[in-house]
Amino acid sequence: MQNPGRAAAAIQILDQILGGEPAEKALTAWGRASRYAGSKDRAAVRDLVYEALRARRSLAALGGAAADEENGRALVLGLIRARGEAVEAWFAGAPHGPAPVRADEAARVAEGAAALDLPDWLEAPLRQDLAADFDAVIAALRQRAPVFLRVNLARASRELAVNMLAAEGIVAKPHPMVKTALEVSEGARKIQNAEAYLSGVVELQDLSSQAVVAALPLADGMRVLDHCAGGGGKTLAMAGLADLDLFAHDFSPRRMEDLKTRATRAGIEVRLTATPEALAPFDLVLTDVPCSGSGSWRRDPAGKWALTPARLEELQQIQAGILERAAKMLRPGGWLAYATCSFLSAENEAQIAAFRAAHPGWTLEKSLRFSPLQGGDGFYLALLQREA
Ligand SMILES: C[S@@+](CC[C@H](N)C(=O)[O-])C[C@H]1O[C@@H](n2cnc3c(N)ncnc32)[C@H](O)[C@@H]1O
Repeated sequence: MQNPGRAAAAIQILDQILGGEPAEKALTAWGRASRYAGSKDRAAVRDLVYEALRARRSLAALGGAAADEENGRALVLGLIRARGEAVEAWFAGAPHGPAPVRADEAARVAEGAAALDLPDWLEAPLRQDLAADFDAVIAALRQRAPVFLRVNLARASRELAVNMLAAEGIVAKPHPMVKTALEVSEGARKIQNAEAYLSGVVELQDLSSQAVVAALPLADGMRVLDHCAGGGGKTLAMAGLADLDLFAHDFSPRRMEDLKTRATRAGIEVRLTATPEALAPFDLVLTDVPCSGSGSWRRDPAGKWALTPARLEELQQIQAGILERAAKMLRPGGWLAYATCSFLSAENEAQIAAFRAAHPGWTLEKSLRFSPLQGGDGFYLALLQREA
């Protein structure tokens, strides 16, 4: 495919996403229907779509669209202009490409929250919660997230993992923030077929996710529940740090489908449970709760545009319910860890303050924020200890 064909594909996919289709579903449907597209074309089209979604409001303006008229064509035109590439090379009027640019598609300038690529209602809370970091974090959310790996130290040292990856053309170097983390600078698309990945030496995991797990008071022999385990990223990371009696639960068991395979690959034993109360008490319960996902909007930019005040309120209620339930499963002196990938204090510090107000017998040991300015996603961790 030439650039005009890639632009046309991205325009079609973006129009579907703007019409309410989930981004991954729209990309997969296009991929299935486009057998002629090679792997480089697919990667290029995906990049166009995700780059456009991260800066949707400002790019639509740059592509000439009025604020209430965002469309795929304006987004891709704005993106090509923002990249400083020759617009005529993409909008050439080629048989499989978009029509040449018209006079009424002159660039406009976005203002206010649109210039920041935020929904209007989120600018004020994010300004308050990110404080001095606001501008830098908002700018970071427009960039692609770096790729991080977690080294399974039970299988190999970081140095050995780096060498195994290098032998397959993947360049990675240790990240100073967490002793398990590698940052990948070349060859990221080869990871899932690499020997180091297939043999359980490395897993794909964000830097801040690794930092959250590294901050937990894990020790050999502890009885630990991952209460919102999902695909098990943090379950496996915990198992990599200590020899635990490990249990995983998720409200939606389907979400844990991959966990058994991943655990086998990593050589880890974990028991999945639909009824964690029956296995209580635990020494530590991790609740990596469902949240706005604002800290990971670089990876899931569609989430930024889908969040509404009503959904945020609903999430806060779910989070409070999970805290309430998890707290009952800890032994006296046990640890309750609460994590979100959110920047919003309503989901973080305020949620923990409300819990503590209702439960005086708990001590707050840690309240930590991790920021994209450190490399990984935005994350929050609160570590509470139950009275002995
Ligand atoms: C942020 S994700 C977890 C990601 C996972 N810990 C990881 O590191 O890969 C939140 C998970 O919480 C689950 N969940 C939602 N409501 C829940 C509830 N009331 N109790 C337990 N899990 C819930 C969701 O199904 C989802 O898998």
